[in-house]
Amino acid sequence: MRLIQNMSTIAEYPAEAPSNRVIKIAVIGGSGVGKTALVVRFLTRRFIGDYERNAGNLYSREVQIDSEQVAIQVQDTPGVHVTTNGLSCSEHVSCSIQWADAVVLVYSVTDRRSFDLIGQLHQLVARAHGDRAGAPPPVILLANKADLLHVRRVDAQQGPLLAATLGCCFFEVSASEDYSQVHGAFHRLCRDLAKQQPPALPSAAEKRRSPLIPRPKSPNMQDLKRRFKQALSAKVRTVTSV
Ligand SMILES: Nc1nc2c(ncn2[C@@H]2O[C@H](COP(=O)(O)OP(=O)(O)OP(=O)(O)O)[C@@H](O)[C@H]2O)c(=O)[nH]1
Repeated sequence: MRLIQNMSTIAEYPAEAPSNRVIKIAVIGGSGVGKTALVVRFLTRRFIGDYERNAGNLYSREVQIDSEQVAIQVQDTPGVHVTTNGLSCSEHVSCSIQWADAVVLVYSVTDRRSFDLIGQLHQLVARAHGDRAGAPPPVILLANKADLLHVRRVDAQQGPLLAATLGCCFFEVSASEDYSQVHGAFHRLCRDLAKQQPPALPSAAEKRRSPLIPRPKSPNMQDLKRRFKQALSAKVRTVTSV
């Protein structure tokens, strides 16, 4: 597996054939709730403590979901906060929602305002989705920084209650302490999406290349010559015996 990393992109590609299916996920939430930390943790397994303020980076990677190779693209969005004119960055976030197949809403258990923001962000998802056709994108709610118990500002019961009201799945996680929780949440979303979207049919060119449909073997010239000689000598024998 190779890893490419630059200012804005992390991409991991296994050696196998590239996938047909692409799953696009937008991660949205308040400022500093750990959106980038979560995305990087999911994609690389690593927790990296400090990031530049995020201006909206796109990450991609190929993962195995139920024995199928799937390309995942994750749009990390700038942190949203409430201003006198409504939500900051709402246009950027709405574009990301419209682009995405699924949305991850994030708040931090240490930041009450980030929790209070979730209802408005969910409305943004509903509005952004109203502008495009098809079923609404699946949404999951992540409560991050579960390791910071001593500075918790959102009760553990409030997350599941809110998720139930919004009609989405809920996961309390710690990007810094527990990779498996983060992986489980994203993986569940990818799995649900993969079930919704049937795999793309192979193109005509791919079908031609496919090793599953063996090409008829071209006749072996040596073999043909041998058989021709055999036939000829048999004929000669018949003629001489007459
Ligand atoms: N203790 C703890 N710290 C975390 C966790 N997740 C993120 N952080 C820290 O929280 C801070 C903000 O994390 P980011 O991932 O940059 O948050 P963000 O939501 O992308 O921030 P913006 O780009 O400003 O919106 C960083 O110092 C992280 O190290 C966590 O699960 N536990």
